Amino acid sequence: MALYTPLSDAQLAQVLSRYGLPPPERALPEPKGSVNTNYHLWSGGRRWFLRLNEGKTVEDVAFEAEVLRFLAREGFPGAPLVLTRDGAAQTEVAGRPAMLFAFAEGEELERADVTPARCERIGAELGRLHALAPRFAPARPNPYRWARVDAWLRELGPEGDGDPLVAAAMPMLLDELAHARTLPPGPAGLVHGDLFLDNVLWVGERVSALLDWEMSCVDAFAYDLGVAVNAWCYGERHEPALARALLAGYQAERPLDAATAGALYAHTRYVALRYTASRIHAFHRATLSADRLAWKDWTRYRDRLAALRALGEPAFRALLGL
Ligand SMILES: Nc1ncnc2c1ncn2[C@@H]1O[C@H](COP(=O)(O)OP(=O)(O)OP(=O)(O)O)[C@@H](O)[C@H]1O
Ligand SMILES: N[C@@H](CCO)C(=O)O
Repeated sequence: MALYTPLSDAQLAQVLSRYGLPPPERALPEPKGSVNTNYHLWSGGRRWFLRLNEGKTVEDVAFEAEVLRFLAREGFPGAPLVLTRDGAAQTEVAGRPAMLFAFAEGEELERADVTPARCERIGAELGRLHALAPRFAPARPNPYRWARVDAWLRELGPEGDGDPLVAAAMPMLLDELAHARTLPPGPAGLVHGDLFLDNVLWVGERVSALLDWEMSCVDAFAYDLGVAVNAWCYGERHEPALARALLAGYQAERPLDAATAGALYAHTRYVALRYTASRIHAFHRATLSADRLAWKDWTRYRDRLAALRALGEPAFRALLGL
């Protein structure tokens, strides 16, 4: 688990009091996740989810809160943010900007349970989000653009920080970085930015909640689609049946414009590079011991990147039925 900031019973009770809630009957650090410190709390007969945002500014968290308020107004199933008794979206806990969420019902899918029908649902949620985006005014550029990836790779160096597996991947990553400096343009707006399996809860075939909007920002819709295609449509390779279903679900909610379709291959490649780099960087720069951190396997994204490079754009478009 990522438990960067352990909290005492007294600290937990103090946080909950700001929400008008009694001290927790039970508190459990969340066993998954790698970025933040998260607690499941039981208080006042209900279950809650407390997130201490690690390494983020008050402004970063304020943007996420704007996104969540917007989604709630639009009836979109985002994470159920709770406000303090004073109406604030965030509160400081142990020096971190913290947020409280109502516990959302539903289960994450295992990879083996990803079907075309479920990919179609995910595509539809993404299409709906992008169709709503023109009504969302606040702006935040994507913090995970080229310069960030460049900085991560520079920090690791050509020797991959002394890790032979990383060093072996580095020529491909640097070559990809050089190609990704300018991505094809396309319509942009509010994107989730991290739509992985572990950020979606399901009740049967229904999506009950899309969680973890901390990477949401304003970027090309092709970026968000690229995240989803890599996350949901790849088993041992990019699967045409899953990718086509995802695109069909998307198009049922928002027509896929020619510019987004034209930008999708480059963005999907960029996304594979970005997550390979972020996962390596997180692993090599971790400040926590292994028993307090959930590692994410960076080689899974290296493999996606290599597969996309080998495919080329025409075969990728054919795979998606574009
Ligand atoms: N409101 C909620 N209700 C129920 N479960 C939640 C809620 N918010 C988060 N979770 C669960 O907690 C897990 C970890 O949360 P989150 O994704 O925010 O952590 P993280 O540290 O940002 O990790 P990562 O981004 O690496 O997945 C999620 O995968 C989800 O299963
Ligand atoms: N979704 C990211 C973690 C940050 O949310 C990953 O799987 O690498």
